[in-house]
Amino acid sequence: MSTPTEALLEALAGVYDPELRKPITELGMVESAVVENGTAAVKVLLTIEGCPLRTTIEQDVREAAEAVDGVESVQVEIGYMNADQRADLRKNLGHTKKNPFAEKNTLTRVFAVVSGKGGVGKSSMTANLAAAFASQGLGVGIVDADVHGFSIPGLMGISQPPTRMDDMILPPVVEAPQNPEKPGSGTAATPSFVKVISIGMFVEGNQPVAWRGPMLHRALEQFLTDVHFGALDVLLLDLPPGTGDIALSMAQLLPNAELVLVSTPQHAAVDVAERAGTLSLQTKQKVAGVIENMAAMVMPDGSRMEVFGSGGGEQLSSRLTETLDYEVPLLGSVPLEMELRTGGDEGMPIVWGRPDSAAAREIKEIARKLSHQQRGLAGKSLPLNF
Ligand SMILES: Nc1ncnc2c1ncn2[C@@H]1O[C@H](COP(=O)(O)OP(=O)(O)OP(=O)(O)O)[C@@H](O)[C@H]1O
Repeated sequence: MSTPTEALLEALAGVYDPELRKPITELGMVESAVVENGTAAVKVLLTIEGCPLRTTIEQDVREAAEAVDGVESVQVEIGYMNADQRADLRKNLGHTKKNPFAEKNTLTRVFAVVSGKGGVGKSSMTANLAAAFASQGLGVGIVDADVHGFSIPGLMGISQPPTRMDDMILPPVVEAPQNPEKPGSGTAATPSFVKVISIGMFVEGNQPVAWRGPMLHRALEQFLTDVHFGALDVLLLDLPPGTGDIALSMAQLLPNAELVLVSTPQHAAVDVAERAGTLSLQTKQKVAGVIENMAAMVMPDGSRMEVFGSGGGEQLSSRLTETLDYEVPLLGSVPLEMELRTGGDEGMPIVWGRPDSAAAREIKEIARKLSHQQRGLAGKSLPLNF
């Protein structure tokens, strides 16, 4: 039989740091924990002063200690790690300041969500695909590098800033809601999360970002090296529309990334989207498929209104299949739905907020197809020096 102090330590091993998603006992965050005369005294070391998660961690520790047999009262003292302890933690996490997603053997699937034109729903698709992957029980990251239209934090309902720990940045995390089909998902110990880093988190207020190519390249590089995402199953990138500098930087920094093209059904939009897709010939990346967004809206009487026309997705898929000389599938056609927009405005992706809506079902199916697809051309080095 374990002593009350041993039982307390066991209970604390079930308390997870919400950002690092590991037990606080493994992270060196429990400086001391003892039970004496029915009182549990725990000293917790937070990574940095002013840690935004202080209240959550303190409460989780208190609840865990209170549940231990023989504990009548709990005292939680909060302290902060010193530089050496933080350096140990970074080592323990394996944070190396190397871009882990460019490694040949990376287990993370990287999808860059791209579009030819702006406003076609690229960011909405990124946020909802992330939500759909997380609900499959996966650990998901999003890098929002859409400099002019960074909108992912808002779409995911994230308002807290990233935590800076010396030269390591910890991205804010959202948990997928409990999935009745996957018991245990959405809890601290399982994946089912989305971690987000966005250019918008590094600019004051609503300032425009007027950066030239080299600065954008540096920013994307820093997101991939300084941000500690931990183990991810999927990384999604939201890039600015078009074929500009950042698309080339992305190809250089993430040669494994597969492109997911978003277009409306409008035939005029297809030409522009096709150009974004054929850039992959130069960058030697694979186009994983096409998402047609803003397809026919279903009216209350059941009739369909094709606000942006129809057939663009099929056309784009067949043109790219021909040009690229491999099958570029139409992954799905997501209808125009008011709730997709309102969900985005409220910071609740429709896949989580209205999982049974037609748009959410289609996006979940697209995520399922992507996760079952074979990886493409992983690790091919680029012939170009951008
Ligand atoms: N299927 C849909 N049904 C209804 N509204 C949608 C749909 N897809 C996107 N929207 C809305 O269209 C607008 C543009 O979407 P979004 O910001 O995702 O586009 P984008 O392609 O990322 O734009 P940007 O070029 O600024 O990056 C948003 O208001 C979004 O809520």
